[in-house]
Order: sequence, then structure tokens, then C-alpha cells
Amino acid sequence: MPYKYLSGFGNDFATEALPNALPEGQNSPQKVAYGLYAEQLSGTAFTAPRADNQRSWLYRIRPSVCHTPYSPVTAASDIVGSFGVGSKDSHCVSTPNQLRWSPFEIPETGKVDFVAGLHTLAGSGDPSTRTGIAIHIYAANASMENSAFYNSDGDFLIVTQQGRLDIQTEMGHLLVEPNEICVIPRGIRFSVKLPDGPTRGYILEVFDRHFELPDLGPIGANGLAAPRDFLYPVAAYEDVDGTSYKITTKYQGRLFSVSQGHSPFDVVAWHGNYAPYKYDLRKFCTINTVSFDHIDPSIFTVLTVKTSVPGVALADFVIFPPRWMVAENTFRPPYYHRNCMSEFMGLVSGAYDAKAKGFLPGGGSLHSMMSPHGPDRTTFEKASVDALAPIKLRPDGLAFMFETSHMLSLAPWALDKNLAGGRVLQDDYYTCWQGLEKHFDPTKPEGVWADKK
Ligand SMILES: O=C(O)Cc1cc(O)ccc1O
Ligand SMILES: [Fe+2]
Repeated sequence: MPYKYLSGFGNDFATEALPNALPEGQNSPQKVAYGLYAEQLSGTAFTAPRADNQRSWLYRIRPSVCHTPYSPVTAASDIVGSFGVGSKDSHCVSTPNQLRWSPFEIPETGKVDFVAGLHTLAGSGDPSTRTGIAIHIYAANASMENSAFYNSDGDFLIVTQQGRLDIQTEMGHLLVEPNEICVIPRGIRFSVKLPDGPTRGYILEVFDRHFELPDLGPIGANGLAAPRDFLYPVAAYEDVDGTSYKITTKYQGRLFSVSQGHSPFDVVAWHGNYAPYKYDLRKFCTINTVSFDHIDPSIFTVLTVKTSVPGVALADFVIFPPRWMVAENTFRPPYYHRNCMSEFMGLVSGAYDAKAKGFLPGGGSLHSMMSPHGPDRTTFEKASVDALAPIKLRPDGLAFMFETSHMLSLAPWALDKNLAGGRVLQDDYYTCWQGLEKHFDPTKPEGVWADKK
């Protein structure tokens, strides 16, 4: 499969797999070229201001509506849709505890595809009122066959951790490898193949608005993620009839499916600004202190979803990429911290500056609103005496954070102590801070660390 992309975050694209399949100068001609149907896919209200308005026009072999009625999927699922604690459906739990998970298991037996391999960890709000977010992981070992998925509840930002995802979408193909992310907006049908076999990763789902590049303020016109590095698929279609396709949607947190006798990937041409995209995190132009002190992690924001309050994100996607550390006279790891936001972290590879052990690739941690957290004892002690030479921090490491202004509720699966025979949820996480010693000595204004170098 040749993967071809169009570039530029939020551009208005036009792409066709057959010459002149796109109508000239209008969206809905009486007769569309090649006998195609025209269909609009709206990603914002019709009346959203022009700067926010997102929609695409799809020219396809059949309109999407040619399918059997939706019926609930009866197979057991670890997906949660509504996070109001106490709501009859939700079974979610609120806990301010600092939580950490060892690498989430990838199933070794049976065939588990991307949809069956979705597990919700935490979330807030409810898609029915377009408030909130959800955090899921996926752990799968099989490609989706003759099936597609779309999310009615919101947009998915997918962080691949192990294995590439070969994603066929209505707009074309995306090949996404670890160190890359992709965003599949609400409603867009996609099917995931696993060219490398077993796979794992993380998903940030937002129930309202869409991901945007952060404003750069005094940074200026350049830096962080560059718009031109966001890649969108070119139109690619298949004309397959007579095979039964199952299309599953997550709708208010529940799965429903329809069937149809033709491929849903029959879009010959499309134009517009509502489409899936991918981004290589290695292209992120990292900015940080060249003098002193630890800069807040918002400096590493790749994408953000705004709320109506200026500067307050519904969710930020933040990375901790390889970078030079040069800060002088500075405690360089993350500071001890209590936050009015909730912080979920994952690790794609390597290790993370605040934790000497226990936070592993494919695992995760959650530090909830106002729950204290920071470096473990080993990290604190080492960083308190380390020589402050310039160092290249973890050239192969990539950690990330989903940070949200909402309080999260925990899905039952996330707190299941028996996951993988009790090897996932770390009961003893809190102990990494228990040994932090008292160093206070009122007779030593210069502190105690000078003696310990
Ligand atoms: O590890 C964390 O908790 C994330 C984090 C990183 C950082 O560099 C500063 C603050 C912060 O919350
Ligand atoms: Fe933090």
C-alpha cells in the first residue's frame, strides 16, 4: 500500500483517486462524476464561526446510509461511556489516590482486534451533553477484517506504543508507528490492521470540540509542532460488493453495529477540512529553559482542546521528548506538585525523568486533581547532588501526558486488582514517596546537600 499524504494542520484539502471526480465550483451537482453520491460529513455545527467550522464533502460509490438497522453489540466490553459516579450505568469509582499501572497486557490467546481491545481507564462527563473526556488503552493482536469502527461520541487521539497501525479510513490510508500519533475525528469510519502483530497504545477521547495547535504567545510564530508536519490521507477507495461488512460505533459509550454488503471505504474523492491526520512526535521543536528553573510542562503541548475559559484546556496532549538539559543551579526533574488539573501519563519508550523505576513503557499513571506527586525518592536524591553538566536527556525516551481540567472517575477495569493476575495495578505505588527523608536542619542555612556530593 503506497502511503501518500497531504500536509498542513487544518487545511482545506481536495483529493481525488480518479481524475475530475471532485465537482468543480460546487458541492452537490445534479449528476456527480462517475455516478458517485455526494455526502457531507459535519464536524462542527453548520453555524460554527468560520474559523472553527469543520466539514468535508465525500464523493462515494454509495451513501453511508445504505446499511441495516443498528443493534446493540452483546459481547462484553470494557468501554465506559458515562462517568457520573453513582449513575446506574457507570459503575465508575472516584478516588484521589495516586495510581500507577504496569504495562497493560496484550492478549496472547484468541483474536482480539482494535475494537475488542479497547479498555476504558478513566473519564469525566458524558458524551450525550458533549462534556468531558475519556482515557482508554488498546491492546490487540488481530487485524480488523471486513469491519470498520466509528466513534459517535467524540474524537480519538491515538498514541501508538507498540506496533504500527495500518489504518484505512474513509478519507484514505494512514500508517502510524510508535513515536507518531493520529487523530480520528468523530464519525469517520476506520479499520485497523496490525502489520507488526500484537499492539498497544493509549487513546485520549474528547467529547466536545476538536484538537487545535496551541497558541505560541511570546514563543513567536514558530516552534513546538509545526502545522506542515501534520499529514492527512489522500483519497483511496475500494469497490467491493457482495462481502458482508460490520460497522460498529461507540454511541453514548455503548457499542452498536450495522451490516452492509459493500465496503464502507468507497470514497473516490473528498474535499474539506474535517479529516483524520497523523503527526510524527520526533518533529516536535522542543523549547525549554536555557538558564535556570524547571519550566511548566505546558511548554511541551502538542495539541490542545480548549474550553470556553481562556487558557484552560479541556485536554492537552503534552510530550516529554528527548532534549538537552542545561539548567544551572536547578533541581532538574519535575518539581513536587499539586495541580488543579488531572494528569494521566503514559510511556512510549525509555524512562521518565521523575521516576527511577516502576513507570514502564506501555504502563500508565494518574495523578488526580490536587493529589500530590513528584519525583520518587531515588530520583530526588540523585538530582539533588548530580553535577549540572549539559546532558542529552534520554535520547530514546518518550513520555506523554493527557492533562485535563476535569476531575476523572475511574472505570472498573482500571481498578481491577486481578488484571493479568494482579500484575497491572500497582498497589504499592505510594511507597515510592514514603522514604523521602527529612533534611531540614535549622543550623545549616546552606542546606545538607553540600556535604553529600
Ligand atoms: O510528572 C508529572 O507530574 C508531570 C509534570 C512534569 C513537569 O515537568 C512538571 C510538572 C508536572 O506535573
Ligand atoms: Fe504533575
